[in-house]
Amino acid sequence: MLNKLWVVIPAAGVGARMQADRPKQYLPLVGKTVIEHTLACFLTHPAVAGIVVAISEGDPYWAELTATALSERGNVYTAPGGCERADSVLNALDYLVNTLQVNADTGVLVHDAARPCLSRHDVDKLLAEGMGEAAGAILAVPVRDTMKRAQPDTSRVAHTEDRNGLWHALTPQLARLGVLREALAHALHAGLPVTDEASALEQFGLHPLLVEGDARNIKITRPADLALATFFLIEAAG
Ligand SMILES: Nc1ccn([C@@H]2O[C@H](COP(=O)(O)OP(=O)(O)OP(=O)(O)O)[C@@H](O)[C@H]2O)c(=O)n1
Ligand SMILES: C[C@](O)(CO)[C@H](O)COP(=O)(O)O
Repeated sequence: MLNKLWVVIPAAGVGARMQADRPKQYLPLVGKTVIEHTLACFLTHPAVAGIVVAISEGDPYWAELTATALSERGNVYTAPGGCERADSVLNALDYLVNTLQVNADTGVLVHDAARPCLSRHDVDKLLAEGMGEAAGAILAVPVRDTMKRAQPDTSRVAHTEDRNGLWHALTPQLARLGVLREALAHALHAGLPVTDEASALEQFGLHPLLVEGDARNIKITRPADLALATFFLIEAAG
């Protein structure tokens, strides 16, 4: 598995904003669960050596997937989820280093379990443009709406933000295992805000490459997103 990369899937969230009867990554979506669509993008990718999925302690749903959709692949592992997404990702990186003894120079893709509409094309585009980037690379889409800054603690406009150069960060986010693990550990230890891998790398003084991706690569966050993801997946299936 020389030069192949590893995938980390943070899947330990509770999905509070979804207001569903189970964590959103396990909700049904076009014939299977959200996370199974997400994993499918990587399970057969020739550049992927394996996948580590961070799941919450006592997750009752993962075992059902292992029994069905994933049993044919031996290179899918689980690591313990953490309090925040960044903690879950760092736990998975620790598992790669300490348990699987993956080399620090190995490329790692971190992708939200809640983003099931990722295309193979976008994965390949990120790898083609980002694999040589020491600072890492992320899929992103330019902001296309006018962006307003609210007055503090109000719902009133303070001013309009300059949207030139503003991007929505998506996932996957690509980095070298050792660099990302060190950057995340440093940011979390320092109590710095880390909502994606790039923000940890930025706080480490790095400037990851922005790779324009498809806006269909939405993160399922609120109930309306499920219908949109359904449309995108059916559209992608032709
Ligand atoms: N402690 C956490 C929190 C989130 N995630 C994962 O990170 C991804 C993006 O996070 P988000 O959309 O915020 O998911 P939730 O935290 O589950 O959503 P909510 O904030 O609505 O509870 C999801 O795949 C989620 O499962 C995780 O692995 N560990
Ligand atoms: C990682 C991410 O999906 C990039 O946009 C986003 O930061 C996740 O944020 P969340 O609050 O954990 O959903």
